[in-house]
Amino acid sequence: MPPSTVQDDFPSTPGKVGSTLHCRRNSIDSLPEDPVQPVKMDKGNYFGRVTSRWHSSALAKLLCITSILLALTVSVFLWMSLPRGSQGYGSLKVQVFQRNHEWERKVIHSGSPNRNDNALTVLVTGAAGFVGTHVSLALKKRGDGVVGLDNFNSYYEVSLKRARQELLNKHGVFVVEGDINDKFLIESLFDVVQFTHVMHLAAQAGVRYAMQNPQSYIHSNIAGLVNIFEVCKATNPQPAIVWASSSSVYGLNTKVPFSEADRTDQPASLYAATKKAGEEIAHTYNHIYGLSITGLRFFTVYGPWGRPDMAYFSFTRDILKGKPISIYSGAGGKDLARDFTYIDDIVKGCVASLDTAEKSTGSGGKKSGPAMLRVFNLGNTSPVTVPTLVDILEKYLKVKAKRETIKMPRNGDVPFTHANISSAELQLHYKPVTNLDTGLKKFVKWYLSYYGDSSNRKLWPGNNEQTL
Ligand SMILES: O=C(O)[C@H]1O[C@H](OP(=O)(O)OP(=O)(O)OC[C@H]2O[C@@H](n3ccc(=O)[nH]c3=O)[C@H](O)[C@@H]2O)[C@H](O)[C@@H](O)[C@H]1O
Repeated sequence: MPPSTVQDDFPSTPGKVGSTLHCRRNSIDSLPEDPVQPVKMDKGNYFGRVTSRWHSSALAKLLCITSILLALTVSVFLWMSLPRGSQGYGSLKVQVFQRNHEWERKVIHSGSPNRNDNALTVLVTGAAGFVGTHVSLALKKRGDGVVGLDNFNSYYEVSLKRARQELLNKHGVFVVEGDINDKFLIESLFDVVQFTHVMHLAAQAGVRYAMQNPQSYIHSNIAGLVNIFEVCKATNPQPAIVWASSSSVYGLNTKVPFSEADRTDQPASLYAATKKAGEEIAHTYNHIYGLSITGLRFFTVYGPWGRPDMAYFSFTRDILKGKPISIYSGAGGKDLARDFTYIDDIVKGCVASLDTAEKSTGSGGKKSGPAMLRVFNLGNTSPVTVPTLVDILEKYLKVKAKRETIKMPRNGDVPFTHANISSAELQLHYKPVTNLDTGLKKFVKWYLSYYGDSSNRKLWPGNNEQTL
C-alpha cells in the first residue's frame, strides 16, 4: 500500500478539484496562443506604417497586460472558490493512491475468508468509523474476508480513527486509505478481490453540521454513494450491497413509532435529505442494473469507540471537564427524545442484512431479472429523553453535570425518534437487547479506559479490547 505522496490540506473532492484544475487549464488554453495579433497596415504610407507599428506594439502590450490581468483575476477567483481547510473534509490528507504488489498482497490477505462454509468477502467502506469498525471486527471474527476503506477525514478527531485502524489491523483487517469518490481505487479493489458484499458505511454524518458544510454531505452521501453503485453495477459478478441510511429520513413526521412505509418526504436537515436521496438512488440502481440493495435506517447509534460529535460523547467529555452542557428542549419546553440504539445490536442487524441479502442479478452493467431491494429500521423501540441520558451519564461518571437548558436551535434537529422494528424482526431476526442504562455503562467504561478520567489525561494505547 504505502502511498507515494501525501498532500496536506487537499480537499477530498477529486471531481471538484479535477474540474477546477481543468477549468483553470481551459481558461489559459482559451487565451490566444500569441496574444499579439498582427495589425493591418497601409503599405503605401510610411507615416501610416510607423504609426501602425507604434499602434501595433502598443496594442500588443495592451493585449499582453490585459491577458495577464485576466489570467490573474481568473486564478484568484478559482483559488477563492476552492474548498478551504476549515471545512470538514478540507484538511484531509489525501493519500495519492498507488497500486503496487505490496498493496495487492495486503488487500488479498485481508479479503481472504478463514472458513469455507459460505463465507462472505466484504468491502466495508467507512471502516475506521464507529459502526464500520465494529462491523468489520464482527465479520472478521467469524471468519469472513474483510477489506476496509476509509478516507480518515478530519470531521472529528483523526487519532480516534487511527486507533480504530490499529485495532482492526491487529485483527487482520487491512484498511485501505482512500475516498469513495475515487473510482480508480474502488475498481482496483474489485480487480484484486471478488467481493460478494459491500457494507457501505462511509458517509458524512451529523445532523447539525450540515448547515456549516453542506457540500461535504453532497460529496460523500450522494456523489460517493453513486460512485460505489457505479463500480458495483459494472462488476462481474455484482456484489450485494448493504448501506447506512438514517432514522432522520422520517423528518417532521408525528406518527409514531416510525414505520418503513411511512412518508419520508419532509426531511428537517440536509443530512436527512441526502440519506433520503440515497434511498431513491438505490431504487434506481436496483431497477436498472439488478443490484441487490438493503438500506438500514439507524436510530442514534451509541457505544464504545463512538463518535465524539454525538451528544452522549460530547456530554461525557464536558461533564468530566466540569464544563456546562447545553440540553435542547422542544416546543413548549418539552424534552427531546431519541430511540438510542446500542452498537452491538446495530452490528447484529448489519450482519443479518448481509447474510440474508440475495445475490444481485446483473453482471457487467446488464440486469438479468428483478433483484432484492429492502429498507429496515434498526432502532431500540424505547425512546429516552435527553435529560434522562444525562442522569445516566452522571450516575456512571460519578460527576454532576452543569446543565443549561436552551431552546432547540433551528438547525435540522427533530423532537423525537421512535422505531417500529417489526420488519427487521421478521426478516432479519433483529432483536435489540441493550437498554440505554446498560449501554451507557459500557460506553463510560470504555471512555475512561481510552481517555482517562479527564479528557486531558490520555491513557491510550491501552488494552481496550475487552470493552468492544
Ligand atoms: O439517527 C440518526 O439517523 C442520526 O443519529 C444521530 O443524530 P442525533 O439523533 O441528532 O444524535 P445526537 O447528535 O447525539 O443528539 C441526540 C440528542 O441530543 C440533543 N442534543 C444534542 C447536542 C447538544 O448539545 N444538546 C442536545 O440536547 C439532540 O437535540 C438530540 O435530541 C447522528 O449524529 C446522526 O449522524 C444520525 O445518524
